[in-house]
Amino acid sequence: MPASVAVLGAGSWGTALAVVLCDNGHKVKLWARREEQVQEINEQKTNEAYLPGRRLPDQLEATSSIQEAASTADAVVSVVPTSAVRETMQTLNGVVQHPVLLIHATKGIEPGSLKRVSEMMEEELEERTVRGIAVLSGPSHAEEVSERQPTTVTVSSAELKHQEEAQDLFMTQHFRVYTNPDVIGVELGGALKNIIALGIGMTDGLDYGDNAKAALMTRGLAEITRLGSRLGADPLTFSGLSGLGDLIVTCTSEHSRNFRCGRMLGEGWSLDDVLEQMGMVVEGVKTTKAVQSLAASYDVEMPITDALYEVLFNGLDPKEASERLMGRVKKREVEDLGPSNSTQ
Ligand SMILES: NC(=O)C1=CN([C@@H]2O[C@H](COP(=O)(O)OP(=O)(O)OC[C@H]3O[C@@H](n4cnc5c(N)ncnc54)[C@H](OP(=O)(O)O)[C@@H]3O)[C@@H](O)[C@H]2O)C=CC1
Ligand SMILES: O=C(CO)COP(=O)(O)O
Repeated sequence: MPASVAVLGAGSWGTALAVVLCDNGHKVKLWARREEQVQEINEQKTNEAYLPGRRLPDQLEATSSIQEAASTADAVVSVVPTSAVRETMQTLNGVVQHPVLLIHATKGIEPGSLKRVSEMMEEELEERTVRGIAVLSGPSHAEEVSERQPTTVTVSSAELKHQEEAQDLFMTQHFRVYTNPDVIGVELGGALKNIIALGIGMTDGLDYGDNAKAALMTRGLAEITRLGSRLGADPLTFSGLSGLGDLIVTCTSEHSRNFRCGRMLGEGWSLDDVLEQMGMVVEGVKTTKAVQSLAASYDVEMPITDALYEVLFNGLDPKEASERLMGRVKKREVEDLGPSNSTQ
């Protein structure tokens, strides 16, 4: 049944998800914070800064008023960067007239609090604002979704009825949606793969070959699974779309901002210069900081994350970071992921 849906955040991903929702016949209002962008979307049906060359659906309406977008919505899709989640949720509290299903598609961990996005949302949202929180995640570059190329994702929520509601909202012939009850695993997989994509980009910038990429992807997945299991995720989730699937797409695609950021760092650019040049959010940078602290506080070994932390925040040369990883003490490949997790 068509629903009234507000999409918060008109960057690449918010706009691409708005296209999917329009294709499904929903009444979609896309909230952008800049009036000139709203005018461009409404009058020219383009969003050139974030999805160059794409024609947006005629029925897509943008607004710079979050009140207009969300006050009477049945569902709200939040696609702002991690750094903007708390203030956006606080604003949402003041505008919705009846409790909404909130589906977020943000991939990050908050430095400082070390919280996942749904945890930040739970802290900020009032009971009268939401009836359920879900996450949508998986291998899905906005550039391809907006061209209606075949894409698969996962939605997760504590309650099955909210998983299924989110699945029904988004499922189209081009955009296939699976459900998974493991919110922790789905959120961690989406956030942590960005760290590994930064590392793989660096190997590309250093002119290393495919062996190094496969090594980082595989051992990256091992350390993501190690931390995730410790934090209560189902280890199997990490071999699904929101884990391995998203790791593959982010680590191998020219569309990925995290991959491209890592490659420029490998080529010798400074982090500040790279971020200025990108002009889009690169979530993996702050997530590396958060996850390095998270792993330390849970005493979980994450050597790739540690090495990237040193490159990003302490000036370690990427080549030396690679040498440090290769020179670590001998290990067994397969480890026990149970509570008394040993990595020896
Ligand atoms: N791009 C993709 O393919 C995918 C992205 N994601 C995730 O989606 C999230 C958003 O990424 P994406 O759309 O790609 O990012 P972009 O860099 O393309 O766009 C960021 C958007 O967020 C807006 N924004 C920034 N700060 C604030 C703020 N304080 N309040 C409100 N809006 C703000 C920007 O507005 P303005 O233009 O005014 O600065 C812009 O519309 C990230 O967590 C990302 O990891 C997930 C899957 C796929
Ligand atoms: O999450 C993504 C694809 O699933 C997008 O990754 P980037 O943020 O690196 O572009």
